[in-house]
Amino acid sequence: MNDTSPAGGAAPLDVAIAHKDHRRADGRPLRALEDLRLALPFGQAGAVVGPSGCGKTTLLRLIAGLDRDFSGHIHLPAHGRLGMVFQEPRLLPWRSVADNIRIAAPGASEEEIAALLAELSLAEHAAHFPGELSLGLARRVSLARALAVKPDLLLLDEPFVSLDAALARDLRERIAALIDEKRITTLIVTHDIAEAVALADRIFLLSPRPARVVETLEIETPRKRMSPETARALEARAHAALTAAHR
Ligand SMILES: Nc1ncnc2c1ncn2[C@@H]1O[C@H](COP(=O)(O)OP(=O)(O)OP(=O)(O)O)[C@@H](O)[C@H]1O
Repeated sequence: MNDTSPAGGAAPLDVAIAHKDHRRADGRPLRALEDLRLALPFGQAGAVVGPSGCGKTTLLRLIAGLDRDFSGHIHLPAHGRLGMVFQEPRLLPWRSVADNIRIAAPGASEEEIAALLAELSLAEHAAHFPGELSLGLARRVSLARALAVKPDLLLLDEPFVSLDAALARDLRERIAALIDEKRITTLIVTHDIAEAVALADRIFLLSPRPARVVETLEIETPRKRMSPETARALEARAHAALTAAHR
């Protein structure tokens, strides 16, 4: 039994999954998530961090409503409108950058689309086709497309994976600025503790599979306001909690 519904108003993202099973090739169940609870206040950024294969993508797919076969409940912020950035940008290859955004967000005006393209330094690529873009640019287009729907919840699945260090940093700074400016409730899935510390107001540390939240770190001075010492201390604490959960 499950319940995935928008909660309305300035409601938090509220997730309580009793269990989620996949099916193995031989038909036996594979428990991916068990007693996983997390709450993210409206307008905040949360990062879900956990070891490889623990169930992070499974969790994101449940929250996105792409998989409804689970036991528990998921209450989405406000009207439950979602913007999602997948690991693979999934742009329509035969449509321009601007058209990819128009198609995903038919309610967005041309001015709004132009503003988003400018905000993500994509204006000069508006007429390009996805095949002409580097992975870093394609991720930015995918982010613009997700923002164009004016989401109540923005979901980012490993947004920095396969980017080189400079591009990852550029994208991380852009996402941090967007979080601060737009105050969109945002959930980022990552296996990288430093990224989580650089972006989030709350970090949810997951156990190995079946995943549950072993610790939630609340960050008092998130993003640019955080000192390097605080960042290092938080990273060390997160490492320790993840290592302890492995035993
Ligand atoms: N559709 C599926 N059918 C069967 N098993 C699945 C399915 N999707 C995921 N799994 C299994 O569930 C477990 C969790 O997978 P998931 O992709 O959610 O983990 P993850 O934390 O996102 O991994 P990674 O960090 O490697 O991306 C893994 O053991 C995976 O093999």
